[in-house]
Amino acid sequence: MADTRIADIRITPIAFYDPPLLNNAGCHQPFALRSIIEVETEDGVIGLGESYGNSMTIDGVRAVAEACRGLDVTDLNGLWARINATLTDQVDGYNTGAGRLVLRVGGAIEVAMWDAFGKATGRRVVDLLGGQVRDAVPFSAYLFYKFGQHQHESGPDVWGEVLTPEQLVDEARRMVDLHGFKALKLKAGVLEPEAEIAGLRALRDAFPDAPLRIDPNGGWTVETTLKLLPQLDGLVEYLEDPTVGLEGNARVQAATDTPLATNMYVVHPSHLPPNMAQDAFRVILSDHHYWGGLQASRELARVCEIWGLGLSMHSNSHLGISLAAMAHLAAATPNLTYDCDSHSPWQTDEVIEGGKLPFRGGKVTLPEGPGLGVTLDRSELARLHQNYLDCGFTERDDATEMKKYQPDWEFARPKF
Ligand SMILES: O=C([O-])C(=O)C[C@H](O)[C@@H](O)C(=O)[O-]
Ligand SMILES: [Mg+2]
Repeated sequence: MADTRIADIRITPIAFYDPPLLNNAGCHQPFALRSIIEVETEDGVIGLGESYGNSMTIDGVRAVAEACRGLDVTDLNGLWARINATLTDQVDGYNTGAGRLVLRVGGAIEVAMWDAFGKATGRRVVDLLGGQVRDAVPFSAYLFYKFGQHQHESGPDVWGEVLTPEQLVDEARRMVDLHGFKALKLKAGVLEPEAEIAGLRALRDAFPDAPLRIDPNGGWTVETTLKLLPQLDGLVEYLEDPTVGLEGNARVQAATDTPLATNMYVVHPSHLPPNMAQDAFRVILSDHHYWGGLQASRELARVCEIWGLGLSMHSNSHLGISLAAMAHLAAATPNLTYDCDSHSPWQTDEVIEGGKLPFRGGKVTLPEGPGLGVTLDRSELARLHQNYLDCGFTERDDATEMKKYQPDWEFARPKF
């Protein structure tokens, strides 16, 4: 029988090229930070995970790695016991200010444990998670306003500047032509709300049948959102995090039949009961990277099913190990009610062999082979790790990046 006890856990920080995408927090830096996790068994099988590249996550995984030595890769209860004994449940403030370090660190290692077990036993992760319920996983086109180029670049990237409705439609057209996406998500909270609604309307005219979504990342006040509702009702399939907090969003949800969705204010099991009590969000955008991995995300899906909540998937900038994990999880989740988000089309670098997993007709087919079905391209890992060492920063900071373009720009949430 295979010896699936953990012999070693390694984490390698990486940085990959990212275009100047805009959001309520500012502008994406020229590199997105990420980390690659390897869980090696006593038999030398290596399971892969991918997670955040901020220092708290990297330090957290390193801190628990030693404690997990000797644990069987199937022993998820043992993993959580060891992590809880090693880390305090700190709020790390990364991205949404609500992520809990324990769940991030556990999630990062847990995915690699599933992959290692699958590779050691010849089983796919989707089968270990309960079985495949869909042939391929549907994703949405993730549309961003953006600058044409980073400050140090001599010319625009292939997407060019996107700040007007016409440019937004061109971006969407290119995304759809390249990848076949059906649903279109607009990252908002960047321009004046009326300008963003004009962008949505232009998308509706250009893509009459596409399900639309808009995500201001809490960038609108309750009052602004209430005023915009008559324009949004019937236009979007859901309204994502329009304003700040459970209470504010509950006031909006009370005024509309359009479901509100979140990846910002229900990001931990403890947020679910108050969300139900206040009827703030009716769609949860799950994310195994901060919910504590694949098993926890399956449990979250079950909770959503029991309580009649819709379910989809959130994404940060990521590479192929994360996309494979997202696809296995979604393929094993019966009640996925909306197409998932993915930043993958914005990324030109890759860390898995064979290049990026393709979207066909907007869907990802699970890669063949045991575990997650992906293997690490070690020369790319080395190159992207060197990027991390050379890029000059170790934390994501969209606000500072934005100020390079607009020195008087200030972060505010809500802003409009
Ligand atoms: O709210 C969301 O969907 C996200 O947080 C996704 C990403 O973080 C996105 O906003 C970004 O990277 O600019
Ligand atoms: Mg969101």
